Amino acid sequence: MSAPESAERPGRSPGTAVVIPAAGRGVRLGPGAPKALRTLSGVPMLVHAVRAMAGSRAVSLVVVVAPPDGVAEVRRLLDEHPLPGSTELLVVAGGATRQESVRQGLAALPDDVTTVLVHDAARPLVPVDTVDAVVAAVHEGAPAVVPALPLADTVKQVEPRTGERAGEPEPVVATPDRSLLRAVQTPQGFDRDTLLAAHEKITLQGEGATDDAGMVERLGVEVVVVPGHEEAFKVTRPLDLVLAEAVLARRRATDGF
Ligand SMILES: Nc1ccn([C@@H]2O[C@H](COP(=O)(O)OP(=O)(O)OP(=O)(O)O)[C@@H](O)[C@H]2O)c(=O)n1
Ligand SMILES: C[C@](O)(CO)[C@H](O)COP(=O)(O)O
Repeated sequence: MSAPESAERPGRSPGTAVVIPAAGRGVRLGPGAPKALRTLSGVPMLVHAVRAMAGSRAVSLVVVVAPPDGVAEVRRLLDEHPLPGSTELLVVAGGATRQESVRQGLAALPDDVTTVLVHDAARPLVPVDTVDAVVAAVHEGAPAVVPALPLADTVKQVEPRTGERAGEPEPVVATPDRSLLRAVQTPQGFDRDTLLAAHEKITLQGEGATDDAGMVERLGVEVVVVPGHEEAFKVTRPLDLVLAEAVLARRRATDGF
């Protein structure tokens, strides 16, 4: 018998899967284990991210994309931290770029999947409400959905100094209107066929895209934004680990976990 659907959350459906690219090294975080395997409050970052996705009742399958030489280790780690409920978990080998890793994850999806979320392992603390908002927007008909936040800083476009001129002050060439800009997070949600088309067609043009929605934009398909969340930040640099531990400590104090 299927679980009853709540009024607030989309119901678990066989058609919604998540691909979690987790094959990066985490160079900006500094020396150590691959970023997704580093721990936050004693639990690997990847496990936090998988739990966050499986916490959405809409998600029935999570495909983790592991470093090519780390598939067995990632499988073992995930087996040591079993998920409550019935979410299925696959682990596949990733590639040299995020784009390639996502592509490997997409290749592992069963035929009955119609909605695909792509979520960075490096965003371990995304709240389930954000996941549900993305899923709901796709289920309501948007082919591509990104969670995003307004910018806190003023942004400048510069003329980068590279090569022999690296390190010189960079001239500012423009100050974009901040009210028109958004900082984009994950999970990004897609109609499966749209995302597959983007990965098939845009890949031919090179590996330059830094997010999946950017590839869909290049197809000429509309991408829409839903509100993101401060706690969905990406663990990129060492200070982000401090922030992540603080968020977890606050959750333990207020929610008991
Ligand atoms: N070849 C790659 C590169 C990145 N990723 C994943 O893409 C997500 C976002 O990338 P980022 O935060 O840039 O991670 P890294 O590439 O690991 O970081 P860095 O650029 O500092 O090395 C991460 O979950 C990362 O594991 C991946 O699956 N395969
Ligand atoms: C996908 C992403 O997290 C959206 O903000 C971001 O583009 C990943 O970029 P990174 O340089 O690979 O961390």
